[in-house]
Amino acid sequence: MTSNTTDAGATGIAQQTPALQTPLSSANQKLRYIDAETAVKIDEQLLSEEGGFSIDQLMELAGLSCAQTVFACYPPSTFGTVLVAAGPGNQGGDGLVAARHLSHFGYRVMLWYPKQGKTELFARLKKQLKNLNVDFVDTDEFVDALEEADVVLDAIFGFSFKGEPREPFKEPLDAMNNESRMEFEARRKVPPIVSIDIPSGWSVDEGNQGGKKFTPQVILSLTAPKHGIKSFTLGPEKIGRHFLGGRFVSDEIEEKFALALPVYPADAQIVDVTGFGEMSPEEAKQKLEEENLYIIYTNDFDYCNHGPLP
Ligand SMILES: NC(=O)C1=CN([C@@H]2O[C@H](COP(=O)(O)OP(=O)(O)OC[C@H]3O[C@@H](n4cnc5c(N)ncnc54)[C@H](O)[C@@H]3O)[C@@H](O)[C@H]2O)[C@@H](O)CC1
Ligand SMILES: [K+]
Repeated sequence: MTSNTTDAGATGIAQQTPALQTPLSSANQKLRYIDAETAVKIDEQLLSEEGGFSIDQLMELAGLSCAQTVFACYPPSTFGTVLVAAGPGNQGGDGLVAARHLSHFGYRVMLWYPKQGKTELFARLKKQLKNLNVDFVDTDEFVDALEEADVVLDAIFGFSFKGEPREPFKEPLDAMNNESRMEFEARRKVPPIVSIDIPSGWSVDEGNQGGKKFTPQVILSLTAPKHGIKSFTLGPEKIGRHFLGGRFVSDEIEEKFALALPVYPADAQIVDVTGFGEMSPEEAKQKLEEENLYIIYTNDFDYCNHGPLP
């Protein structure tokens, strides 16, 4: 196993953060942040008759963007073993889908999935992983798996998390937190963590209250970033990378919730939004109006809609 960490103890989280290029234009770029209630409403809209999606479709797209984020930051040539920690809800499902892709991408995959979701979708996703010979890790093996892993995908809790983590999640989450990780690192090494939507244990709206929970190196926000991650993306601790994924939002939903999403590279499931600032609802509405005008203008002249002509 290999890691890009240096000596124990002195290694700060920032040093493990993947050294990707910050997008050149990020200085003037902004993102809209949403609260947990809005995230639920968007999810419901996508899954409604109007939205037309099924949950497994959304999960497949979300899971693919999770796997692509891990691959972009911690490629298997250097970070050969990934531990996927999957929770009891739909975020756990994203983790299962990501685990499948990561196995195909060339990682050795360990999966900790202590509380299976109730529907047959979760049973099928689990079966697919058994068929790929993914290593299933029990809760009493979690700390060993953490030591063995080169990178961790935190797919435990998403936008429906509330309160303080209950068992069987509490102890493993404690093992991932920074203080334990310091002790842990003194013993061996600390794998970097990629969190989906919100670092597990952080309040979705308020963030890392009391600063007691672990801080990941990378966050992948699905659909739109949640208020709780602002200390990571906007605060003085801006130490990690931030990506956006979950490419399933129609123009109608984007406008209804004033999301004003950034432009994804044409065929990509993720976009690097590190360094982007926060956009107000008014700015978002204005941006959407300008974009609509731009599309009308370019259509009039029979230009393509992918950007200004040189
Ligand atoms: N529209 C989107 O953006 C999509 C989001 N998806 C994923 O779905 C997630 C939301 O899924 P869910 O609404 O199922 O919820 P979560 O996956 O956030 O978790 C809900 C589960 O956690 C449990 N839980 C909540 N608080 C707890 C606590 N304090 N201790 C222990 N257990 C606790 C609940 O009982 C429930 O089983 C998102 O964060 C995202 O990862 C995708 O799967 C599909 C599309
Ligand atoms: K998470």
